[in-house]
Amino acid sequence: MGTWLNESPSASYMRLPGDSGRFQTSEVQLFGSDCGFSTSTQPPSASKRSVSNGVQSPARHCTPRQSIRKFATAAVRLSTSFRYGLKFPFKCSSRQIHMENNHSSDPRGALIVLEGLDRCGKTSQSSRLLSYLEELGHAVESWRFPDRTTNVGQMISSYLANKSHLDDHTIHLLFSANRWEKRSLMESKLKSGTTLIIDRYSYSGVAFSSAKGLDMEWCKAPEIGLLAPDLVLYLDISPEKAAERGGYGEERYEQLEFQEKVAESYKTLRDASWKNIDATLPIEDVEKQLRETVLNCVETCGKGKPLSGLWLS
Ligand SMILES: Nc1ncnc2c1ncn2[C@@H]1O[C@H](COP(=O)(O)OP(=O)(O)OP(=O)(O)O)[C@@H](O)[C@H]1O
Ligand SMILES: Cc1cn([C@H]2C[C@H](O)[C@@H](COP(=O)(O)O)O2)c(=O)[nH]c1=O
Repeated sequence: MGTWLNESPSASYMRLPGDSGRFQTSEVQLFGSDCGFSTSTQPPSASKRSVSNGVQSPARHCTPRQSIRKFATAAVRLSTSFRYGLKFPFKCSSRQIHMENNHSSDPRGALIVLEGLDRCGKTSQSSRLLSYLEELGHAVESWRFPDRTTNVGQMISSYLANKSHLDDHTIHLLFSANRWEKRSLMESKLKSGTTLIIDRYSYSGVAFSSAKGLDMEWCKAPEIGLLAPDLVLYLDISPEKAAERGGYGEERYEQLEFQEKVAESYKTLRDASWKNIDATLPIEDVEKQLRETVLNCVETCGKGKPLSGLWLS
């Protein structure tokens, strides 16, 4: 997946107090001219090179509909190879990522992901962790997905606000594209020593789309080769309790019945490496549960830990 999308200068978008992180459709220009995808089968590192060299694919200047179609074609090819056990079309394996980052003992920032149901408290905890790590003198940024500042992100935002309708597969691929457009920036931030605290990542993509009935392996396919987190923090809350929290119901997926299905999908996705956090406790106590684990992770990565790719093994 070669040249993906422009890097947004606002990639380190941070939700400030009073900012819901959700755009009004009227506030944004929905379709820009730089929303293209290239379906070339180069490894993600090639994508990084072509973006930083300013080399643009001719596919960049196409309509959103064309972009989605190209992205969908690439994803279907990928998913087909995946399903039938064919050779993975991208020359990209966990070993290769390890070798690309062959100064594997170089200190780097940590990739820390917060996951959970809507209104579980991810945004509150991201900003608390950001302050905590900053006060300890660490280089740290808080990111969120979807990143609604990009052209793709604006299409997603409109969909979530029920202002547009998209096929379930299409919106899934847009969420994935929204992560791919940030992948190279993510890698360079981490390698330069900045820790990233990310409010939702690939797991949200798979959990929410599979809760609609899409095949889980199909949902993972376009995510393969994104950077794997060093730590996944799952903020555990029941759908009923989350629904009692402020602002619930504003967006498309904030419905009790659907969130129950999402909770089931997360259960399937979770593995032993995830840290389960009781998100029903008061905000300060949730933060206390997170601090030590997060700090350990930052210190481990600061001593040198190779980057790896998501769902490659
Ligand atoms: N531990 C907590 N106890 C009670 N209320 C909380 C707690 N954590 C967050 N809240 C409140 O719940 C609401 C949702 O919190 P927050 O925005 O942090 O969740 P979120 O997981 O980022 O939500 P979304 O996924 O919908 O963006 C806010 O009103 C927040 O003040
Ligand atoms: C990243 C991602 C998110 N979603 C869903 C999850 C939430 O319902 C919304 C995002 O809302 P937030 O308040 O900005 O967290 O989108 C998804 O379905 N797929 C994804 O990849």
